[in-house]
Amino acid sequence: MPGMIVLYALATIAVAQTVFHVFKSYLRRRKMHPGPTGVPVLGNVLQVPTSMPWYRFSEWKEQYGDVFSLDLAGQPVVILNTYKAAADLFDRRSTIYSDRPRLIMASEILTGGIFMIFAKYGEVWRKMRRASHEAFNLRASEKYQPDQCKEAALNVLDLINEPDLWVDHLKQTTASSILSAVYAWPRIGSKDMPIIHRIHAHTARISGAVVPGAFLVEIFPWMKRFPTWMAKWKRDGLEWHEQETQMFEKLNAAVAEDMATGKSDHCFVRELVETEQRHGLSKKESAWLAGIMFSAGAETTLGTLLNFVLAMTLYPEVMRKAQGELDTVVGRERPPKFEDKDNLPYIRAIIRETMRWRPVSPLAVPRCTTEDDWYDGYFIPKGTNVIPNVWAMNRDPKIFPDFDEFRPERFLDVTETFDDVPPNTHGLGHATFGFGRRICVGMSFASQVLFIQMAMLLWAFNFEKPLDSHGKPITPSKAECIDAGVVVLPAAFKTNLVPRRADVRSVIQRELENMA
Ligand code: HEM
Repeated sequence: MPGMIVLYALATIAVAQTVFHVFKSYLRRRKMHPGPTGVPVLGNVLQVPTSMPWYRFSEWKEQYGDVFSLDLAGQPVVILNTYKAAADLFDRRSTIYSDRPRLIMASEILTGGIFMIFAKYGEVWRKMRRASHEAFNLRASEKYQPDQCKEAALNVLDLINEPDLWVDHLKQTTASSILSAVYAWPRIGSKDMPIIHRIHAHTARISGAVVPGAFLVEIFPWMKRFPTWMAKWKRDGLEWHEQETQMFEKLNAAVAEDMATGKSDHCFVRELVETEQRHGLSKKESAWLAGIMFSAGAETTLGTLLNFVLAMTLYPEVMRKAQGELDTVVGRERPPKFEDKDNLPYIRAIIRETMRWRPVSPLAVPRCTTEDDWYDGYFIPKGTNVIPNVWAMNRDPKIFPDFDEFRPERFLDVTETFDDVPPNTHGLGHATFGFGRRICVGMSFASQVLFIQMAMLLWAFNFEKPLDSHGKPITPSKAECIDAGVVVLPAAFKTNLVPRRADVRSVIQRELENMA
């Protein structure tokens, strides 16, 4: 009986809250950027697809303009569809556009508010940002280059041995690069797979919790107050948080033990242990900060490399032009190194084009306003979720008329040297790493991995379409993809990796001996 009374009281509060919110959002919406008309109470909820919403947002851009608004069951949302609008708000008004929306399950329950990507714009985030920026900024990332170069060379050998397992090897090599930078792990192999699966499952659980509609508590935040005996989802979430904390603390403790016995190599966790006092991070915060680097960096880098392989398979003329550049600048006596980068404008243009053509996070990570604001004569209230539609920005026909084509030349000037276009992209040529104060903190590290892996793969292999039973080439789909929550990967496709010359293996082996 007391349970019934509690439920009745909660239901009454819910109805009263809902009526109040509907009225408030109706008044507010009239001052906001125009957008699609929704239905009472739910607003536009039923019009926004739960999977791949960026396609619908891009259609609405054509109808309502570069910036439009939505009402998701009383939650005001603004969608930005151009580099200019994103730069105007996220870069130039960053004091009020750097917070993240409230994610009760993914951020508050599962990750205790200390998962940096989703963390609120406050002291914990600031400490984490400072510590990770110190370790992964442009200059600091250079110290990871020798390991990244060795990793890319070893990956070529793996691919020569098992070309059909190319996706697994790309997964392994991206995971290895990050784990060696974060925990000084030696190259991962089959013995490490249980922990790799565990960390992947960790990321998948958090990504799953972000999917709209996955948890009712996101729509009715008062449900968070339910006691754990009444709410299994909350009990499970809190238990999971404890388990994951133990896993990450154990990984950090292993580095600290190695440091104590003088065995530890340089890595991010070592820096964190050494600077703990200065950054004021607790043991738990340091453990989660290190853990997030894998969650944030592995799938995104892997997805970008998969899109690169897709592009090379679909656009053989681009592949051949890149190989021509590598053969002229690097030659066949040694594989490419980081020192070649300045002399390889076409390879650098390929990295940009891959990230522009198929952004692995087409909506980046949403922001939330911390104050009322006006933009272009329209109101953006405090607490609005602001979503950058990176997909539409990177395919803006005014900037990239042939946006669906993979054409690295768009990033070269008339003399075929590198060009920093277009404006409002931090000189990157795309918005795939995000914006302003919350721009990807691992972008320099990721760019290094992408450069050395792409250059090494193009130097070593041709990517060829496989043949069907009639001898006709099988062309992979350009459009199919898998929306894995936070990251979008291309749908599975086949390609044949064929070594460009018989001596690729011996040249790489010789290079690895020199590196040892
Ligand atoms: C190609 C690879 C990558 C892509 C496309 C990518 C993309 C992104 C994007 C879109 C954001 C959100 C930015 C925003 O809100 O404006 C982000 C944030 C973040 N990324 Fe990356 N990322 C990549 C690799 C990495 C790597 C390798 C690491 C770690 C070494 C990393 C660590 C992070 C962290 C910690 C954040 C949260 C930043 C914050 O909220 O302040 N990322 N990334």
